[in-house]
Amino acid sequence: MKTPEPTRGYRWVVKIGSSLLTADGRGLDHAALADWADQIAQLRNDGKQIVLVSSGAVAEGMNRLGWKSRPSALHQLQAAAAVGQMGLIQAYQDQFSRQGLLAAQVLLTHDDLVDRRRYLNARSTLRALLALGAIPIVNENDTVAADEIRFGDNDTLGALVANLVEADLLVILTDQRGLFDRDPRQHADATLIAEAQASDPCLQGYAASGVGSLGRGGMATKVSAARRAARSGAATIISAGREPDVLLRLAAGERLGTLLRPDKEPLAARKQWIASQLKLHGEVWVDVGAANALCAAGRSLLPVGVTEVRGKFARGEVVSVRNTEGQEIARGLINYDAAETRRIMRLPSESIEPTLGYVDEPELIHRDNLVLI
Ligand SMILES: Nc1ncnc2c1ncn2[C@@H]1O[C@H](COP(=O)(O)OP(=O)(O)O)[C@@H](O)[C@H]1O
Ligand SMILES: N[C@@H](CCC(=O)OP(=O)(O)O)C(=O)O
Repeated sequence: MKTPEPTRGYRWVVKIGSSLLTADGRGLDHAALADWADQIAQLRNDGKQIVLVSSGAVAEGMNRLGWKSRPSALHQLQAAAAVGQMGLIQAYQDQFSRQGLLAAQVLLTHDDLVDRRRYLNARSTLRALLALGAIPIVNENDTVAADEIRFGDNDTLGALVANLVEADLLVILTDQRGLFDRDPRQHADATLIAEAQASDPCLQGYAASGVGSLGRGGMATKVSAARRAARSGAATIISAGREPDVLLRLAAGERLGTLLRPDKEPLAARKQWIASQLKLHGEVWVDVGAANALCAAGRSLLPVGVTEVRGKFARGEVVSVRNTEGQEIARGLINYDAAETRRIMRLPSESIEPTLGYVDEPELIHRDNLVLI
């Protein structure tokens, strides 16, 4: 685990959500955007490295196109994002240039983070931008992202970027003061959660439902984002973006909003990449003994423990490992393709060679390539 007071860490990812950036659906709130840019510039001058993950492309595109309501057709959303992303990045560059800082546009799709080579490439580029003193401004590449493999909300993207740059802290700015025990829009007596462990299973229950009119994910995706960010050792703070000087006050050590702490040792970079994939090609279901061997004893997955294979996958792809109830317990890089796995499941490893005519590895998924969920 990293520094006990996460706001002291020097590398932050700051995510600004649609609900905050847009003035009640009437395009970007330029005054608010200028204020966050000033705060970020000050943090930069104080020696912090900041990556900004900013929503707002669709909302700004709708404004520029004169659309009153959010379209539901994907191609229209993508067209609006293409128009709006221009305005978004232009607005940030205008504000950062007042402070003598360069903004850099980084548009990512899910595929950029699934493919190991592209993942490493994105990582090097972000690191290079930070080393150059620029402020990377990340958004999903909405114009090309297909529906079934979209991040969709920028909370998930923010967490994956926090993993990518090994941030100390993910700050999620939104239209509420933080995570409450119930949706404060529906329940006036909801209580703010000041601090919790990111992996606390109660958190998802608090965030069960409710999204603002412009946002995509609501609190549920923010809680999941905190769990993802914790994989690389980052803490997450969910806080009100409209709170005056919110970023500067957090940096000064003031407690604002909800702090979700990482409670496990950070995963190695390669395992973070394995864990970060949102859509997997296949699943292997395992029996109780195999589930225990993985979860309690930290062992590799052997073919003998597999009871069912679902989907189509190639050797070397990431698959999901599920227990007898179908719950995902792990994921990892598999050593045999789906057809081979179907033939060797339930068999001891000595039977791989007689069954397939060859043996690559005795394990189906080696523990070095396996991440518990
Ligand atoms: N337990 C909760 N605590 C706080 N907000 C919640 C909770 N459950 C649901 N919400 C809703 O989540 C909304 C914020 O999410 P969202 O609209 O996606 O914002 P953003 O665009 O900033 O990501 C809040 O306006 C609130 O109505
Ligand atoms: N990529 C989209 C943002 C998606 C979105 O609204 O996410 P969020 O702010 O997390 O609710 C855009 O720029 O419009």
